[in-house]
Amino acid sequence: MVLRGITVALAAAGQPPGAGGTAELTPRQRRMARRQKQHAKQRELRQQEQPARLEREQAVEQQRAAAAEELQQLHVQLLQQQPDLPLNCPHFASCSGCDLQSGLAAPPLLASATRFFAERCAYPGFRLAAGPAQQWRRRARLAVRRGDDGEAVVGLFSEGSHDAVDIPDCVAHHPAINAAVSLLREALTACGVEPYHEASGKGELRYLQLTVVQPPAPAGSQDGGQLGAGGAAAAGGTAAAAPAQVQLVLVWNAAAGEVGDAADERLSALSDWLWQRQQHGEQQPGSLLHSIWANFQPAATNTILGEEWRLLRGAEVAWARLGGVDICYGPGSFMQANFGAMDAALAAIQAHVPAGATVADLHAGVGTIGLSLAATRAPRWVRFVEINGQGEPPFQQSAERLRASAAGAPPLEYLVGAAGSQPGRWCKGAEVVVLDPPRKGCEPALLRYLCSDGAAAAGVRRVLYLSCGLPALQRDAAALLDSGRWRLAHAEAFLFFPGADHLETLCVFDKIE
Ligand SMILES: C[S@@+](CC[C@H](N)C(=O)[O-])C[C@H]1O[C@@H](n2cnc3c(N)ncnc32)[C@H](O)[C@@H]1O
Repeated sequence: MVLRGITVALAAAGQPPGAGGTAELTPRQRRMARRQKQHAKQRELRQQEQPARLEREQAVEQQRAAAAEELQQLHVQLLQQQPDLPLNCPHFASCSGCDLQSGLAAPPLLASATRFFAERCAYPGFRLAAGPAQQWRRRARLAVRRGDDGEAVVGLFSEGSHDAVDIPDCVAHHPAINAAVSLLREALTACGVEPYHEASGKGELRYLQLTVVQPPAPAGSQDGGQLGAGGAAAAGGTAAAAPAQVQLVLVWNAAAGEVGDAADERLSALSDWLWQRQQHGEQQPGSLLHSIWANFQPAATNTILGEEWRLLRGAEVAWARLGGVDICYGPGSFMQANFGAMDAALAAIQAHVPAGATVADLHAGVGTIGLSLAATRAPRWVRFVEINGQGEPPFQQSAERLRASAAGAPPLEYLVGAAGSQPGRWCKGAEVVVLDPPRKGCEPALLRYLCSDGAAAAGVRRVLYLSCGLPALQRDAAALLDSGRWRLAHAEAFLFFPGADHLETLCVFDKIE
């Protein structure tokens, strides 16, 4: 339209377009002509630049492809260096629980981590310690769903869906977990319990949480169970003859106060049935279940556990022997699923804490890391900080047991708060600071504090960072190193989830004096 308007104006003046007749144009037409000229110039420039831009884009793409190729080559090298660790699980094709079928001791992430530590942190000695690939899982959360045939399906979701698949022979599970699931399937039919139906949101039983407990409890304890990383070895030899037990949580599709008589009856009937039928069998005397809990989750969300709990049968707490100390857990406590790998990580952490140091454990949970240091490194004191107050009651029981032990305990202080809320207070006087944050890494305020003069003034000399999320660790480690106040003294990884492309990474940062 614009072009046509200008052409008409020039033609009316008796001049061909472009013959210098702009004097006769209206101001609006002159503006339009100027704009048109500018656009033409820009188009021309763009066309001239296009080859250069394409070249730049190609170069970036080539660099990216070369880096990916290098990473792949490094991965192949690492696969050759690491022991061959196959999964051998009959459910691999249908279940989403594992990413890898072979080469479990060198997941692809190991190549990224190795490159990061070598190139970004000038630390070429990064290694992964792998444990067994089978029977390592001592805590499992499984969906209970009504299958197409109306029967219960108890397992994990298939890749990218909410369709649960049965995994009765899962090789990652401790055998006691598979035994408890098999018993529960019988119980569901016998008691007429309705599995949860994903589409309608109806049904009673949504999920199970199963945690392996190794009895018996140490002499004199009233709790009735000890979870153990290595069975007899981890439990100081006392648990050699006892078969493992399971702390079973039934996640019920209702609020605790709204269960209703009929459903309440079925919940009782289910726990009674399970409790009566739980014998291991003639080959292995003793009972399979340590305790049965109900957890109430009425919300139709992906969050597995609700807020409300009810103990239906058995002992309230269980104990684990981890890192040389008894750790008390409730059913809602955070705990690592792979006790063997956690034990290895705790041993490495202990090796990097000088005897007699003062310690702040800033993502303490029930206090596993700090208590393990309290039991083995004779610290002058240990301060525990945790955002979720539910960690404190089990922590206090563990602390009490440690104080009552022959070795005794140093002063132990448990504070509830966010690690980044008052880092100066949490770290004051602590020579060693332990960070074990969730996958998203450290809070920015905590990192800023550690990268400032404040941390040095507070007396922090060493930071131990146990990470379950490599991208966040890379970001946080880069910030610490770039601050010019810290150097990476050590880094190693542990295989907490054999079969997954996952690493648990321990970094030791030392203050540059
Ligand atoms: C990976 S778990 C580690 C727990 C404990 N160290 C253990 O080994 O059992 C991370 C813990 O950090 C806690 N947490 C998450 N965000 C936090 C924050 N901003 N400040 C302090 N603790 C936090 C979580 O509640 C959880 O207990």
